[in-house]
Amino acid sequence: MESLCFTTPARVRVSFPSASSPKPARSLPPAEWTPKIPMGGVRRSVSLRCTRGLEEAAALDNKAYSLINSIEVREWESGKSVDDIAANQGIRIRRHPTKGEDTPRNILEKIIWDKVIEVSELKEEKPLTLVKETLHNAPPARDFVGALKASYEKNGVPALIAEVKKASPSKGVLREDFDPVQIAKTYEQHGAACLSILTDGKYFQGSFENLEAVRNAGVQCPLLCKEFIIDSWQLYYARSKGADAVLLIAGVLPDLDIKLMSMECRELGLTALVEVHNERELDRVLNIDGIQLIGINNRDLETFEVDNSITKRLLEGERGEIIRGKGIIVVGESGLFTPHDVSYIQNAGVKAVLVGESLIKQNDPGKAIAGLFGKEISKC
Ligand SMILES: O=P(O)(O)OC[C@@H](O)[C@@H](O)c1c[nH]c2ccccc12
Repeated sequence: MESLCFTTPARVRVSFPSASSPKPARSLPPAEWTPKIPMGGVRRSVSLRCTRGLEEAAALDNKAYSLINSIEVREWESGKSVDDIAANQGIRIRRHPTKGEDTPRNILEKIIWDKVIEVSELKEEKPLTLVKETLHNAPPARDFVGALKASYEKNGVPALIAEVKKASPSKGVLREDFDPVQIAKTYEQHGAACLSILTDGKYFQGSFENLEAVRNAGVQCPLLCKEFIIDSWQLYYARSKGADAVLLIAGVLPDLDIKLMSMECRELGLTALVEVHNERELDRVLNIDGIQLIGINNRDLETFEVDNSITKRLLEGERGEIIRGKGIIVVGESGLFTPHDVSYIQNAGVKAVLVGESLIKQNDPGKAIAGLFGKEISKC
């Protein structure tokens, strides 16, 4: 059995991992096979197991390829690594340690390095084909954006995405007696439009079991799977566990990843919440077609500093106009504690807010919602 992997469309590397002394990889000229993007694979380091040779591998092409344009293909053909491409787009977070710089530059980078390893192990355990087989058992995806719009229209204040989060790297444990289902239910009862469920275990003490438990407990609110996504396998996994939306972080993912992943989300019925933190990231995202939901994180994930004026700054002027013109819903994220905070970012133009800490730390996080908005809100 050959194992075939490619790093750029122009070069195909064939290796023989099963042989005791592996034969050297050989390069095939592009004319022999132009690799295309296998759905759900990691594009730049895909390993395809072929039992019947190159033709079968080539047959793994799918419609994702036909939807990306030649500019992006050229990007690949330049032979740059994912980190090079990312750096060109102003992304400072690397996927892997690099030569000469093998300690993470900040906590987000550390999280991403760990996540890359975690996901590769999970994928070994549960390859994409197996995950896909479980998709039909998942409850049908709910309309995340629809729920936000309806709540905003009904309440006249930004729709609430209430976050079920036990701990964070910046604040440590936020709540000792953490019962995700109970918290989700009280959030829903008190008017949350959607819920965000942390699934990262190592840094946020979350889990996919929590996500599944909330989904199976009869909660109606659409659910955002709050995860650090670096591989489209995670999209399928999240959907198979009952997620209705996922987070794509522009500070981590290059444009092509955001394009492809948001496309895959659409095919899966998932809503992509694309998170930005500065003008450059917002401009990149505004250049991508089909994005419906943008989150502006007031917290810098590299330093943990929170500054609500970031939302205001990013929505001012031309950018705000483009967003309104495209009908994109903006979510104000992080560091919201008071009705003043909420009205400040509502005036800046957000129609939804993502709130964790200020609610989860209260005795009854659901009851705390009225305190955050200065009035009771209700679900539609
Ligand atoms: O607890 P806060 O400050 O209300 O923040 C919630 C949410 O915005 C925050 O958890 C968050 C926003 N983007 C993220 C990305 C990863 C992990 C966490 C987050």
